[in-house]
Amino acid sequence: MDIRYSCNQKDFKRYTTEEVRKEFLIEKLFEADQVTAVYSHVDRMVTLGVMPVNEKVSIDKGIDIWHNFGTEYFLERRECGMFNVGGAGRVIADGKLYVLGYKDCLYLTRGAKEVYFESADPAQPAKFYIVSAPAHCSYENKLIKIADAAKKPCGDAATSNKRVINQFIHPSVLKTCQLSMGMTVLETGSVWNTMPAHTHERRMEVYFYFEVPKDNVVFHMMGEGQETRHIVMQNEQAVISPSWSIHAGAGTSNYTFIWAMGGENQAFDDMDNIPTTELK
Ligand SMILES: O=C(O)C(=O)C[C@H](O)C(=O)CO
Ligand SMILES: [Zn+2]
Repeated sequence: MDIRYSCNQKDFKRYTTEEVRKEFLIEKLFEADQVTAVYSHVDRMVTLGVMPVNEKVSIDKGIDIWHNFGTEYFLERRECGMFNVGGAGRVIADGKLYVLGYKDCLYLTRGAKEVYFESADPAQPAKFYIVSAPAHCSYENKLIKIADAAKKPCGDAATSNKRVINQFIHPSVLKTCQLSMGMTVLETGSVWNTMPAHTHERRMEVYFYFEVPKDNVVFHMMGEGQETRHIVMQNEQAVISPSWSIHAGAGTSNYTFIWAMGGENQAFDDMDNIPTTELK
């Protein structure tokens, strides 16, 4: 498993492009019949990608659970949320089957012991993008469709940031220990997300960009508001944002992204906004 210990905001100022990418960018999440996992010591969030093709893939495939987590199974003291960003797929959690179409979301609570992933058609494999956080009690597993998500339309075509924030794993939809997750969809012609930029000292966040059309990229901004850097991101890549870092981006086209947060609180609007003209 790829373990990221993470740097602080002072050291970050001196990082080269390569160091910034190595520390925060998750370049490849989906490999046939494998589980890709990145453990960040920022709030101990784990970001995973699973693309079952010919096999029924277990959530712990290739991960030494005892060595890395000190538990018998992955979700013994963790919860997770996942989105299917590929072809039709299935998740079997302790014998219960969940069918996930494109952009469907599943929350699995602490204690789900045996978790497997399958694709309906190997020619169009499912791609499960998963984020997991430590959890100390159990709630209910839940399949959440986009129609069930709380919708927050925002932005404007005139400022190239018209988009809908869909809150899937959110206190208004279901209870979790600390995890919240959602999907922000930008309209055609809109390219900016999360501007004015913000931080939230109380939570970290991971962004996963997808639906980035071929030959396009997203310039993801990070760092303290007074000293920003960017990471050029391709389709289906994720980026870790510590609490001290802004997380905003502009694409060379519109795109969609999944955000996941964990930390002290779940108050979505608890953001420290930075006036755009004060960014450096
Ligand atoms: O486009 C946006 O704005 C977002 O999606 C913001 C994220 O959800 C976020 O950063 C929440 O803290
Ligand atoms: Zn945020």
